[in-house]
Amino acid sequence: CCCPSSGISLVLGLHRRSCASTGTLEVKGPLSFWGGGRVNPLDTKKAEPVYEPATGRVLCDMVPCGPDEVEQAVKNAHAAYLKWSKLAGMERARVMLEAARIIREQRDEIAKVEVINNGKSITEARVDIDVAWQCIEYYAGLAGTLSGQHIQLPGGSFAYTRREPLGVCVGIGAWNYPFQIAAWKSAPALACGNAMVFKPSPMTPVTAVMLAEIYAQAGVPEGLFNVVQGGAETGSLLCHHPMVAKVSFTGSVPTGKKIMEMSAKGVKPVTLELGGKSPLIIFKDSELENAVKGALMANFLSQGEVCCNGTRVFVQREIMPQFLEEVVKRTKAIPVGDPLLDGTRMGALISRPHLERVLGFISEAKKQGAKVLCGGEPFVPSDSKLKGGYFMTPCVLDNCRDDMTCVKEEIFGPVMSVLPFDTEEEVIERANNTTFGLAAGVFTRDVARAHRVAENLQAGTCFINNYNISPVEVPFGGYKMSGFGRENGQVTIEYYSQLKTVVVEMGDVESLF
Ligand SMILES: NC(=O)C1=CN([C@@H]2O[C@H](COP(=O)(O)OP(=O)(O)OC[C@H]3O[C@@H](n4cnc5c(N)ncnc54)[C@H](O)[C@@H]3O)[C@@H](O)[C@H]2O)C=CC1
Ligand SMILES: C[N+](C)(C)CCCC(=O)O
Repeated sequence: CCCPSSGISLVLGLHRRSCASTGTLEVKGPLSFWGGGRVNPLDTKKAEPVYEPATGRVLCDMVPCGPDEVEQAVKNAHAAYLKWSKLAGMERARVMLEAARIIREQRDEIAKVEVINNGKSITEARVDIDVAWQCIEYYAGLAGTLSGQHIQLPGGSFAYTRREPLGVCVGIGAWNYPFQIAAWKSAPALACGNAMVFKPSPMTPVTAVMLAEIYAQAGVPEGLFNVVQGGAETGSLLCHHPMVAKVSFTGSVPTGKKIMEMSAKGVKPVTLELGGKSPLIIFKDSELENAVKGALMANFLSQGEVCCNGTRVFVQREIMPQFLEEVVKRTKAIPVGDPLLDGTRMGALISRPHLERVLGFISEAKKQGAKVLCGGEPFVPSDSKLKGGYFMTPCVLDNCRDDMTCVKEEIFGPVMSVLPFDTEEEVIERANNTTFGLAAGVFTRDVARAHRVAENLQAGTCFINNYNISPVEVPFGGYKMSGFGRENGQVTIEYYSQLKTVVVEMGDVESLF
């Protein structure tokens, strides 16, 4: 077998007929996890098939957790929280660093399973797993720094503040970055002394449980990080549960609104990482090759299934011909195919209905007057095992206008819409003319212009002369309907902890009565 750490597959309940390659992995073990181990589902009648996007075959079943199972997971989490929250930050850090180390060691194996369940290329999945362990390492580093403040009051009295955890936090994930999302939510939660119950997307249930096993192996108390499987029903049981203190969600705007409504009933704080329709602005003085590379990075990672993608590419009119020629040349050269091959740069979309939805956006764009410069077609790779996969060719749309559906709505596929502009003032207004505000980008050599544009763009992240890089030290989150709260960076500690003020009287009580 070519996989050095083949032992992990047995630990994780994954059975292979041969070394993990596309079309061969079998996932056998249960996918929910609490009480320190995988848990068999209660009601297998509700099982739903999970597909391997590259082949279209059924990879495994996902059995949703019902009320009793959610109850058990939350209770386990609460018991673990009581122990974990009493540890010093440095003690929690040590366990988290061990978890990060194990992920690093098993990185290639986890990346493979992620590819098989999600469809993205192995090159990208390896980066995703690296970002996951870096995130856990980063918050391990912050765990020991959590502290309060001492405030002197009159007469020798004083107050101090304690940064305390919230309790049981719920994480609800999307299917585009399954393992990374679980790490982005659990790392700050655990660093602050909370426990977590995580629900992955029903389409990508396979890797979250690997993270649960790794945390357990690293030595967290039993029940600290739990995985419950399921869709909307299971998610809503979690949001309504009275023992849940906080909900952190990644997904679509309509579901985000529901999460907020449900959490409001229990006055629970929420973090919402929602969709986007982000602008990327390319000025005529840009270094063109970098701008073109930036546009590809802004549109084609994970088959375009990325919330912060810069899908509205505004190009200053004077350089439009050169830009289009170069961007089309490079887009046509993207190798689409078997996502487990090192040479592949674009894999399969998440599901057949999603592929059809994305192709539907392209048909609609054509009807509304857009011109397809390349791609936008279903793609059938020559390898026979990939015939049933959900592939398409990456697409560049020209002749776009701001009022077209492809320019207004989140497509969540490899579709770039290119729009000409003339002036800085005009492009800022058009870029901001959306209900979303997750990210934005600007390419220019003019330093003053770059910062002025970044200041005026309504977005949670503005990239200057690059796009879609997201180091874990840097806060990530949205403006407007792209959500609120942040993930990554120091600030996220605020979203997973609360401040207690302790007021100490050193003299006598001066009563007004
Ligand atoms: N911002 C982002 O990163 C993402 C945006 N999307 C957008 O959303 C579209 C639909 O994708 P979906 O996976 O269906 O997104 P979704 O927002 O419906 O689902 C995301 C997560 O929320 C859970 N969920 C759904 N309904 C729920 C409810 N009522 N209560 C609690 N949890 C609930 C799902 O099971 C999943 O784990 C995509 O085509 C894309 O446009 C999807 C995934 C990620
Ligand atoms: C890793 N990055 C920045 C490309 C995307 C992360 C946000 C998402 O979940 O879509």
